[in-house]
Amino acid sequence: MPAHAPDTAHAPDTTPDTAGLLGRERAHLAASRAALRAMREDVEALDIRDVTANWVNAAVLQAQIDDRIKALADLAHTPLFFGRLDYLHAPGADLAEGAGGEQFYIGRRHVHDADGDPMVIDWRAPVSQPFYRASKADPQDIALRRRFGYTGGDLTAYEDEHLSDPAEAAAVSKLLQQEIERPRVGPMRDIVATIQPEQDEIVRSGLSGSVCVQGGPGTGKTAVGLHRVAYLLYAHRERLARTGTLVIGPNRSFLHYIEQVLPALGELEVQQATVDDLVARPGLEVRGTDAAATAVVKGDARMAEVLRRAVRSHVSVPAEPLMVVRGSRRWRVPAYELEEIVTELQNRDIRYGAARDALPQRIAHAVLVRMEQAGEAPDDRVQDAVARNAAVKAAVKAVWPLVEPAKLVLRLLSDPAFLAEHAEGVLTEEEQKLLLWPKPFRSVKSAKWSAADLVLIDEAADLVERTHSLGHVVVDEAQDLSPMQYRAVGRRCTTGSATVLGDLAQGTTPWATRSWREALEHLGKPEAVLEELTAGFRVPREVIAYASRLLPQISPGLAAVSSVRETPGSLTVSASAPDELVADVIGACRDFLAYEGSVGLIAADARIPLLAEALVAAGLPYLSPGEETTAESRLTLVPASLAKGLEYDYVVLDEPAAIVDGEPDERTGLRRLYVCLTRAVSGLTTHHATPLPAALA
Ligand SMILES: Nc1ncnc2c1ncn2[C@@H]1O[C@H](COP(=O)(O)OP(=O)(O)OP(=O)(O)O)[C@@H](O)[C@H]1O
Repeated sequence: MPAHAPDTAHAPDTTPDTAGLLGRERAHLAASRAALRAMREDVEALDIRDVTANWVNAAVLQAQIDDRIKALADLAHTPLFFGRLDYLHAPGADLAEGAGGEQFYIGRRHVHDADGDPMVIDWRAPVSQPFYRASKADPQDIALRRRFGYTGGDLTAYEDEHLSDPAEAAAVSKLLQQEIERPRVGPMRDIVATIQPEQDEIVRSGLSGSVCVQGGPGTGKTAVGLHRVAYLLYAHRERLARTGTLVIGPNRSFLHYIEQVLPALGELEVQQATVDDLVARPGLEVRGTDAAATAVVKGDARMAEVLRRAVRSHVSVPAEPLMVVRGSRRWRVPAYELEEIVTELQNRDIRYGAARDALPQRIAHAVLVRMEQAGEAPDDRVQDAVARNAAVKAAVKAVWPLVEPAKLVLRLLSDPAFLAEHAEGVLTEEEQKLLLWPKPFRSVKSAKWSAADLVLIDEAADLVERTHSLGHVVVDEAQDLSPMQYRAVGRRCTTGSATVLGDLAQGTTPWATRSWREALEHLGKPEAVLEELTAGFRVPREVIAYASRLLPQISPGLAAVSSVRETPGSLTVSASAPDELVADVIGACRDFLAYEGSVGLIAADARIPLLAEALVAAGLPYLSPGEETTAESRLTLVPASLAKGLEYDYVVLDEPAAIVDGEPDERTGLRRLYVCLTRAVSGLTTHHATPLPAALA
């Protein structure tokens, strides 16, 4: 595949007039930008005064117009198109020889000229698909696939593949290679220009199905998840605008790192949250923590059964008949009939709260039947009035009382007898002991709730009242979720679909996912398709090979990532004298700062204060994860616990053994180390004063 740039000596072998050709492509770029400007000006010139009846409509319409203007902005550093497809035939038309082909420029958004003819096609449109999927083996009616290279905002190079020409050999794209190797600063960027075929399959899979992606570090899971959202919003805009989409990430700094990818693709409406955000409740603060063993029980799916029983236990069998007085008459509903009504509602697959809401009408119906038998002709208004009758209300309150989810969980965690009653045969005595607070709290307000407690409250709340479901949910770094957290995510997409992204080898919670099939059961999407990504786009080959030595211990059976990045000399492992370790680490940071791109100093959480002090003393300003790196400020000090999902051009790894020791058990420690070892794009240097873990030594 020839790559052309006017300033290289590389002679183009397919196009004699390179400068002329580039000139023509630049002219198309200039014309497309002018067309985009005209589209924006058209929107800006819209006068809505005549078409809106009132100020509310006007405000809504104006907000839509403002969004549209924003979406039509021409961003200096995001080229309008990055590729071109020349079809042998017009798509969808007659494939007969001699039928005319068609040419499409592929970009981040659709641009058309004054006549409405397309200048640039959205990368998500069906005609763009061969840009990502066509190959020599399967040319998909493409004569030419051209990729464009940009320097700053200028079109400076192109690369051609003649997919239908048997004489041309398939080759790796240099522009792809350059894109993968470009120095990283700032937040995560989109990958629309270089999505790979196996990634594209996931990105474009339909809205109705859920997908689960297992992939090692740097295989593009996060990128794929975000592009899938963008694709779904394009393909099902109306439906998802109504139902909503959500991206779930492990923590704030991660969400901050990825938050600009979708807006850059023109998608401004996607919500982002952590699981803790999802289950947050007004008035309930997380002020407590659980010991690992307790958190494991609280996160176990069996807790759902305990909660279900506890909620249902509030319903009691009516012992007394009900007497309703209306005017001069009294109507009696016997206890056995009330019991039948209650049992029928209990057996129906509806929420506790919905059944409670239905109960007064059911009772009123029973009263009405009696009125009819007595020769009266009551109508709906009478039934409503009976349902609101004080005696009926009192009966409902006694038989089917309100359940306050937080109060229910408070009682389960404080009252051994209440817990034992509902956990019997579900949790062992030992497990029940782990759940009980050593010193019970008096009220919902004063309780020191943990993150896992709020998930329990969320489950209880859903038993009482159905949780609102979104159209699509992406959950990243899913391997760290507990079964109860999967359930919390799952109830937010009961009527929608999910994209689950993760890596079993990077699970660092005591309840980390062992099997995706099991996780998908908890999520309520057992039918989800399981996909695997194995090509690594971040970590250089030497570095991933080094980190993969840990795999047999941390995730036996999982294949190592095969890196597409050959960067010789990317790994250095150095022993330091104990009293020189910090100085060596600071020196390594300084060395890396001499290059372009970001530098991450990753260390065990416990060593962060020490290193922070040393960086200050050395006159090296640094950022915390979540703060945006810039050309001026490129060094980030990263606690090992926050490294997941992030990447830096160069990584200095401080004392690997301390990272392992920072976790409650060795396997989790080694998994944490695996995460930290796989954050580097161009180079990794580790310094250690204590011996390395055996697998790395
Ligand atoms: N097709 C691609 N073209 C260019 N860059 C890519 C491509 N796929 C992934 N990348 C880049 O590789 C890096 C790693 O991607 P990403 O963070 O999505 O991986 P991940 O699988 O989520 O990793 P981790 O498991 O470490 O969280 C990112 O910089 C991303 O932009």
